[in-house]
Amino acid sequence: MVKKGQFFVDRWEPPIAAAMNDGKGLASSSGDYWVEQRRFALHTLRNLGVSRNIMEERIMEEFHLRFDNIKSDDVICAQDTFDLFTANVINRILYSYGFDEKNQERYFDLRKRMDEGNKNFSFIDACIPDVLLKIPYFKKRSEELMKPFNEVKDFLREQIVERMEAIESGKHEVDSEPNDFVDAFIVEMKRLEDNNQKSSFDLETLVADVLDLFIAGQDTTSNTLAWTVCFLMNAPDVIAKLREEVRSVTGGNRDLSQADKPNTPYLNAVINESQRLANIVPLNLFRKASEDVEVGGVVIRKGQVATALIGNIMCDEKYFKDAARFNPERYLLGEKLEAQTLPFSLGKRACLGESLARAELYLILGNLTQRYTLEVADSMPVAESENLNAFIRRPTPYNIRLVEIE
Ligand code: HEM
Repeated sequence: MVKKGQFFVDRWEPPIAAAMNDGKGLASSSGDYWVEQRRFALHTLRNLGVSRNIMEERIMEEFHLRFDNIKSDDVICAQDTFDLFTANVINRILYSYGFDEKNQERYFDLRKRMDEGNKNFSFIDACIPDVLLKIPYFKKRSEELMKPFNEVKDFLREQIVERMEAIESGKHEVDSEPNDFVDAFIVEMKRLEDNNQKSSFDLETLVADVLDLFIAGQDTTSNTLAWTVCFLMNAPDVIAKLREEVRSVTGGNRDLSQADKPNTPYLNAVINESQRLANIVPLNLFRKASEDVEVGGVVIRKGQVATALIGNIMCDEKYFKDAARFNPERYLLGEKLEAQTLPFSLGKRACLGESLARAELYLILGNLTQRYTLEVADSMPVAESENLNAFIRRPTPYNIRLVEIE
């Protein structure tokens, strides 16, 4: 499939989810519409600082906000902490604000319902064909499953409409270099309209793009962080080695920065191994063949659905001996296992947020372990997924205490 990637650029969405974005946005769309939106999103994320120091500053600002005031006897829900962290990083990119004491409750309420949705949405639901969705039982199930995501969409739309009205009335000024994704999109939409240019830029597309970035930009990274901390707590020798490496690079008196990456091979190995074992999107997202194409002796007809199972690739015993074991050292043996470690998938359709996610994982995990010991709060976290059938693997919730190292 990789060698014939040009025939698998179009997206297929399970009918149950298709109505939500109606083929719009970044993750559900295909064809010229998708090319235009993906190019715009990548360009805008770059302008807003992703892949540059500006994003590192924002991530570290959020890190300090989240962790500086934690006391050693505070019991913290790991998943909630990482959820709020990643939500704030992406929300600042989209709307220029983060969730704080004033609006945190609204966020956690939405989060809880999205988690329920993710937990209940299984591979079987993805296989329900269009015709069955008209039958009352499946219709009801589909409405229940999609309800939390539609609520999130309404929440995001409300803020977009408010922003448009504020721009219209002069209450909100857009800088020549927009400060967030929503402003950048509105500026581009207006420019194209003024030039009478036909394009994919409209309100529904903006809402769908923001929904994709808001959802894809959170769970994925926060689940990976929660899995990694869970693996680390079960492997104290790995934490000790990791901390020693990070402290030797920073001298223990400054934050770790992405510029340090070439000097932290062990941390890089821990992240690779955690992403491999966490395997958070095992089925990948689905693609659709644009022509009849033969893969491994099987002909996939035009329009048929295909996916490269990331989960299988990352636990192939041919490359990863004793694949179920957390063993970062395997990446340090010169076997170039990074090439088989594909949490973000591959090709033109690969994850759009890879740079941002990599920056968050590196900075949080490096700085967290350099500064704190990770202590068991009630019981040792168990490295098991909350729901074996879910599309996104989320670890069973656990609490920790973070004790600052003097
Ligand atoms: C550890 C974190 C993450 C992982 C493991 C991950 C993984 C993935 C995977 C496997 C896909 C499907 C690619 C394919 O179809 O081949 C994907 C798509 C996508 N991801 Fe991520 N992702 C992560 C973080 C993020 C972040 C932070 C963002 C937002 C900034 C993001 C935005 C997207 C979008 C918009 C798509 C759809 C791209 C398209 O269809 O063109 N992801 N991601």
